[in-house]
Amino acid sequence: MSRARDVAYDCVMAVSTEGAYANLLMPSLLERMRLEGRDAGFATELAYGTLRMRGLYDAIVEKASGRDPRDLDPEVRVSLWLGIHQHLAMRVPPHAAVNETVSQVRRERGQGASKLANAVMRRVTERDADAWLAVVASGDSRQAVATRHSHPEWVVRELEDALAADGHSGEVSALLESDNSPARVTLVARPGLVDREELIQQAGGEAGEYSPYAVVLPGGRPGDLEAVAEGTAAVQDEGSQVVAAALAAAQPVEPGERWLDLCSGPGGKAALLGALAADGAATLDAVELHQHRADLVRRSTRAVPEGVVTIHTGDGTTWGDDGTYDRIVLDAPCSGLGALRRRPESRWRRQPEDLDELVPLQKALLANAERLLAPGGLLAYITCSPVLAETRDVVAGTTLRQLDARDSVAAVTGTTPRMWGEGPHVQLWTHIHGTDSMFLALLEKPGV
Ligand SMILES: C[S@@+](CC[C@H](N)C(=O)[O-])C[C@H]1O[C@@H](n2cnc3c(N)ncnc32)[C@H](O)[C@@H]1O
Repeated sequence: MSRARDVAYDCVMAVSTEGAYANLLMPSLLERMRLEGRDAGFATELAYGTLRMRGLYDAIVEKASGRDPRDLDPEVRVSLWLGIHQHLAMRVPPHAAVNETVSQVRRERGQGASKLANAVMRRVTERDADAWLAVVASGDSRQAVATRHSHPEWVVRELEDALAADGHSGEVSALLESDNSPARVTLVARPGLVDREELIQQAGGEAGEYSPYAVVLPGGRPGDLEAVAEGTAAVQDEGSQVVAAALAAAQPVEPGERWLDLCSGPGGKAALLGALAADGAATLDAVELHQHRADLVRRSTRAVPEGVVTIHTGDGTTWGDDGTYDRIVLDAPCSGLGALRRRPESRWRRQPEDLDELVPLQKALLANAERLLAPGGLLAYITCSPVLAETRDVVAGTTLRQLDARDSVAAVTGTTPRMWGEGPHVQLWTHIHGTDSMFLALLEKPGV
């Protein structure tokens, strides 16, 4: 496992000191070191788990060393995080967690630093996880909850507010815990392009609980599946499938309808909506600000019948002509605080000030979408964030009429509207639905 530990170390160092993204970097590190099977699994769990839990591990390092972890050399701090994760979360025997950590620090920073690592790791391994939580995160204060579940305090506050507004006060710990469990791999069987039952046979998975297109995989490498290689299926969160399909289900599709995806990169929803548009003889324009992401939309929609999807590179705050579209999906750039389980480092990278840029952008995109809607047209405002400033507050500022999105979600999922909260919007929750915490509001432009 020592090469696996080295890979995890390289990944955590690059992510925490050079701004790398774990999910982009890890596959190339595994390939370079030719790690497969159990070794690859160990390296990935060690790196991703450490990146998620580093807030808690800093609190433990501080207690065990008597020093502010930010004052330690990054190599030492990262090695200690990795050592603590092995001890507390991976059932690595204490002597191995200590020895591996000390050797790592000796290699990276020399003998002196390794003595410090040795002393700290010995103290760390004197307690198990519960005992450490009792020391560094006891009580119910927001700070204790944030430390226990390893989230920044401001994120906990935003999530508490969003839960309370949605009738789920007191559930923040369950939500934070769900952010610390990796998402199951879920595929979308794009309707009309591949049959879901056939995909289940091919992939060995099972039908998803909510989306009629979802296939949940037991694990494995989805990229190896023929349907994924062809683009008739793809990895997509089940919540994303449901909220996108809800726009199509909101009312019967008339042939010739014009649909728009105003923020389409990398194209997951555009491909699902493109498949549904093809089925209803509608067309879809997909707009994306960045050229490289517009290229991803092209790739994502490659299996949709030709002529249905047209891709445009442009700024969604100004793009397009008045009153052109019958249905618009605005899957707005957002903080992503509803999808923290997918990107282990993102909770630490996001800052509260990000909302100061995102919210005005979301409002400008919504204002333009409103202009682009034809009278009687429908708009789905979607975020993978439950933060109130990015969801309800943005929607509250529009003159469009808010429909009861629960009806469409119930139609897509074969459930009852009452299951989806108080309405009129729908807020999915990771700890309740097992999906990303997606927000959906359905808005209608008054007819002539
Ligand atoms: C949440 S993502 C959309 C995800 C996409 N709908 C999917 O399901 O794959 C938001 C996208 O909006 C793009 N974006 C940001 N600002 C934009 C703007 N002013 N106009 C159009 N697209 C923008 C981002 O580059 C990003 O690709």
